[in-house]
Amino acid sequence: MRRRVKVLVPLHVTAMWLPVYTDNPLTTGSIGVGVLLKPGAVVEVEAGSGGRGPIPHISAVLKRLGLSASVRFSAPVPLGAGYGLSAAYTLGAALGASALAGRPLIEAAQTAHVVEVEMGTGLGDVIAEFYGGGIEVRVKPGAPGVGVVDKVPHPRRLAALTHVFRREDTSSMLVRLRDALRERGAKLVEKFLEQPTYDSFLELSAEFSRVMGFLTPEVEGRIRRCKKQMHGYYAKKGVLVVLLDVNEVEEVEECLMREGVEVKSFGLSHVGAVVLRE
Ligand SMILES: Nc1ncnc2c1ncn2[C@@H]1O[C@H](COP(=O)(O)OP(=O)(O)OP(=O)(O)O)[C@@H](O)[C@H]1O
Ligand SMILES: CC(C)(CO)[C@@H](O)C(=O)[O-]
Repeated sequence: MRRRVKVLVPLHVTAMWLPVYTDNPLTTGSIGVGVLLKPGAVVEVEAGSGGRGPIPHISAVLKRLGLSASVRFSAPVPLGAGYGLSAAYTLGAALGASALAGRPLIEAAQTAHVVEVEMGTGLGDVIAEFYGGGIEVRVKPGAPGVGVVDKVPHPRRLAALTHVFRREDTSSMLVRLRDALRERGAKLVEKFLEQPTYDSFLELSAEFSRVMGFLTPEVEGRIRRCKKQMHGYYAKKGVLVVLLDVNEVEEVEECLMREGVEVKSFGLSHVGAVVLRE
């Protein structure tokens, strides 16, 4: 039996989402659209025990799977900002432990989704990170194998710059925005699903971010001098995401730096989580 695997999981910054709650966590999820970023989380899983990790999700997912493992985590971004990192760590640990035990990965992914839903930290992040897709569209809510994910065609050589401007707990954010998501957010998501193109993604995601109060005049003001080479931008919770051509990354990065906006640069991940045998 393999003793050690490395799981690479893309980050997911949702751009628009409509929560769909049911009495079953497998069918609970969100419809909407988001961007998958690489490099993402790296989760190293070894046979053994001691898999607690930085979030309570890890022992919960291993317990549900009836597996024990020793798990190490790293990521280029912080927890709690809006990169879907709790989902990435939970999915990575579940996939790694299941791969070591020779169990089906879809069962691991579904269990990670259930844990995210029950902890109140994610609805659509696990399915997005499991399947990948660059700019993914969740057309049917739920866990991997239950929900359905489509993709938005986008320009070649697309890159993303991100900036963290604050942190907020997902579960309290979902409660705080419940009415806004159900009313104005739902209309924007529906409009996007009628015409799921890159241009409407850029336009509606920015509008959604403004309606939810993530993209404030203060944040937009700070990047206004560097907007010329950007395709567009949106914000989710405390993360600002700028989409642009790979060739423009350096110049925009320097411009934002001059404005005091520190950014990280990412590629879009077309693949979902990958389990590598060591
Ligand atoms: N330093 C930290 N800052 C914020 N959350 C932390 C930190 N360390 C551990 N946590 C835990 O990480 C989890 C963060 O989950 P949360 O869903 O809010 O963020 P995320 O997954 O990084 O982003 P997203 O909003 O995209 O899901 C919570 O369970 C929280 O208790
Ligand atoms: C609920 C959520 C916004 C938390 O990151 C995300 O899981 C999503 O898009 O469903």
